[in-house]
Amino acid sequence: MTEAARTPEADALPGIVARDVAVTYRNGHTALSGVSFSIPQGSITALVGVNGSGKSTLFKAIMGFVPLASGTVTILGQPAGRARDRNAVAYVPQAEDVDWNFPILVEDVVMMGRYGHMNVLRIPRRIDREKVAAALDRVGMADFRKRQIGELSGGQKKRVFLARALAQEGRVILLDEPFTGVDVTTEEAIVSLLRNLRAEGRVMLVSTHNLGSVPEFCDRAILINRTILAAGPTEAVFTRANLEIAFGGVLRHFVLGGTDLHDDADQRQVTVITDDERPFVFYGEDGVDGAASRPSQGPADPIPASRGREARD
Ligand SMILES: Nc1ncnc2c1ncn2[C@@H]1O[C@H](COP(=O)(O)OP(=O)(O)OP(=O)(O)O)[C@@H](O)[C@H]1O
Repeated sequence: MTEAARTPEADALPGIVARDVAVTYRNGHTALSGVSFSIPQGSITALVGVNGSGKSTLFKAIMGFVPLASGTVTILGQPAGRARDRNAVAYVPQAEDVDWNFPILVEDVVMMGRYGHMNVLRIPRRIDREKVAAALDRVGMADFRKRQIGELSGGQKKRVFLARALAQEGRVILLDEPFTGVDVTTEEAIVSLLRNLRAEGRVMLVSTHNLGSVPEFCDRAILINRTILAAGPTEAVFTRANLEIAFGGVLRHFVLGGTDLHDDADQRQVTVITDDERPFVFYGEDGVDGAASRPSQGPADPIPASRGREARD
């Protein structure tokens, strides 16, 4: 299905709905409370917040890896547990959450995505092998299938875990910091893949510190800090004011204007907002005053992320 084939009706189908979710770890720390949001099918949502704001905890809550102290999560209109039992939810963990010393071949990692489709003996059938091969092909890792996962680069490992999610055929894919430690080419390949998956009507929730990439490929965004600070379409959520609330003192914030930027009387300024990965850049006359600088609005349009990177370097 192409992007153009998406219908408003498809967009309106519920993807992930959280209602008043709270998570308290066993040590008594409440990492999330009062978390409510709704994201539709056929969408990519960025999950953005400072270190320790609860992004991974939210993924773990959706995956059922940590119990909810209160609230509910529904996935594709079903209770989360039932959707998980039906293999509807695939999870691409943060690199740090994986034991890379575990001796396992790339194709076996991807085959793990098929476990939910197999019987208890977990003997792969032809269809499982075909799905694994197709998934590896789709992420450009077919030639690496007989390699040990631990021997791969960070970006290659990410692709393999994406392939595992594809082999699982989940309609909901959770990606915990998929761009950390990957080069620009791999990031672009991942973004392109996510766009294709969106066009297929899947739901993706992507945690990232690459603020500059978010307006490029995420149609929605959630700002989080132990609770939801803002959630909705990216252009409404990704404002300078909201980002300052989400990142507070940890946000780096540069403004270039006047003779630093121009050798004429041009009044426009560049505002760079970053939590130290790919920055978010506002460019325009109101870039400096904090007034509703929205990514998609006229003179305050952000410089595309690739130019944003140049601005930082
Ligand atoms: N197993 C655990 N037991 C107790 N507290 C935990 C546990 N895991 C995480 N936390 C705490 O919960 C809070 C949220 O952590 P979480 O890993 O969800 O944040 P995050 O937004 O994913 O951070 P980062 O951007 O650094 O990955 C932090 O204060 C963290 O110390």
